[in-house]
Amino acid sequence: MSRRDASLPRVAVIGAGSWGTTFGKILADGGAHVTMWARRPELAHEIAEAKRNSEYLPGINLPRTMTATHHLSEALEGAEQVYLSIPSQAVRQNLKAVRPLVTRTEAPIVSLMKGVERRTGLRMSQVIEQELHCDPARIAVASGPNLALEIAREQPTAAVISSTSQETAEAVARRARNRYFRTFVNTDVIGTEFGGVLKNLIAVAIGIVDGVGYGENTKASIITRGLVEMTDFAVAFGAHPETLQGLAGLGDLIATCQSPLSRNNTAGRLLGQGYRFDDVVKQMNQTAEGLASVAPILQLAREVGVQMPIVEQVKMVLDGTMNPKDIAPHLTTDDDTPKGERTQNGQAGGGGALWRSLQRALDQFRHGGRGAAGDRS
Ligand SMILES: NC(=O)C1=CN([C@@H]2O[C@H](COP(=O)(O)OP(=O)(O)OC[C@H]3O[C@@H](n4cnc5c(N)ncnc54)[C@H](O)[C@@H]3O)[C@@H](O)[C@H]2O)C=CC1
Ligand SMILES: O=C(CO)COP(=O)(O)O
Repeated sequence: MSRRDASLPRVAVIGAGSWGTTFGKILADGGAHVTMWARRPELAHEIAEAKRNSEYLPGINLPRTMTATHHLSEALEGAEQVYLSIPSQAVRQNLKAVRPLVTRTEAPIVSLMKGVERRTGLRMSQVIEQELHCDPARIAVASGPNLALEIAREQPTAAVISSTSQETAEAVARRARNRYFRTFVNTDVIGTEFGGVLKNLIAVAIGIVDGVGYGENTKASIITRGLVEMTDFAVAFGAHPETLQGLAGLGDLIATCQSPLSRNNTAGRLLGQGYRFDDVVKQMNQTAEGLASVAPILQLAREVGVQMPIVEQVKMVLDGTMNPKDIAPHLTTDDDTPKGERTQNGQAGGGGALWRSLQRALDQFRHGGRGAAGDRS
């Protein structure tokens, strides 16, 4: 393990996969001393001794100020900020071990994850709040167009840090930035988290049509209509529509839908090429969050009456009930009535996302509530 420089602020990153390790590098290059927690002792050893993570980030040299352990207590000791980057379905169980080690500190807990819990439909910040019993103001989430390997290669990138507390968001954003990684802030945690979850589902759809062999028109149609689905859904749960047009929405949607580095996109491509769901899962040796998020997201959409035709079709392809070549930017069961472009359910009468967001703005105005600082200004 590298010797600690006592003058550097200490941070911990829980999870040493591709994103956890990349984020550790971002933090170390920004001036922190980073201790990664890896589940496997051999991975912790490679990061600590060789300054490499050859399984997840081949060819990348990690900074001297980054080390690793497979003991949670060692990773968390004295950490001023704690970053979490493990697959969403495993977060709750891991937090049970984290909890006794962070109760005596006020360190912000930052979610780097982009999934919802399958069983409960909860966002990661909600799972953290439940399991750590902590004030939501202490929790932050990071999101944006952040393909790990590009950032590990130090390609200039922007992200957004979101917390209900502006102070927490700013403290995390100040720590998580360096010459190639720029962080903006907002206070719309719902929009920021759902942006990251939902773009994965649209990226799976894009992968599917890519695998089938369809071209740019199909993909652009799905991306555009996908953004409408993302916005309708997130706004129905209280997000600000502009968050979905920012880094955590449109920005991440573009990156994930365009890049062969995306695991969600890759999983979709395999499905489009005719592989069955089980075979795709076997072939993926990294986390593709979208595959686990489809069902809970559709369940949540039903609960608030939001239609998500593209996500519905992704589910049908995953279930093997739709031929991938039939996937389209609309439901094949649509009737012939032309629909308005803005939203699928934006009809007069109050069902639409736009209407809901106007109502919320009015409510906030009436109650003197504070709006989120977007990452576009
Ligand atoms: N890789 C990327 O480009 C980005 C990933 N993310 C998000 O980061 C989160 C983590 O993803 P990645 O690091 O990419 O995944 P990964 O598949 O590269 O790594 C996951 C890590 O978690 C560990 N792990 C697996 N099951 C575990 C369990 N039950 N308990 C503890 N650890 C376990 C694995 O050993 C591995 O170290 C996901 O929510 C993903 O959506 C967000 C932005 C970018
Ligand atoms: O979230 C990501 C980029 O912002 C990574 O996407 P994948 O999980 O699909 O690789």
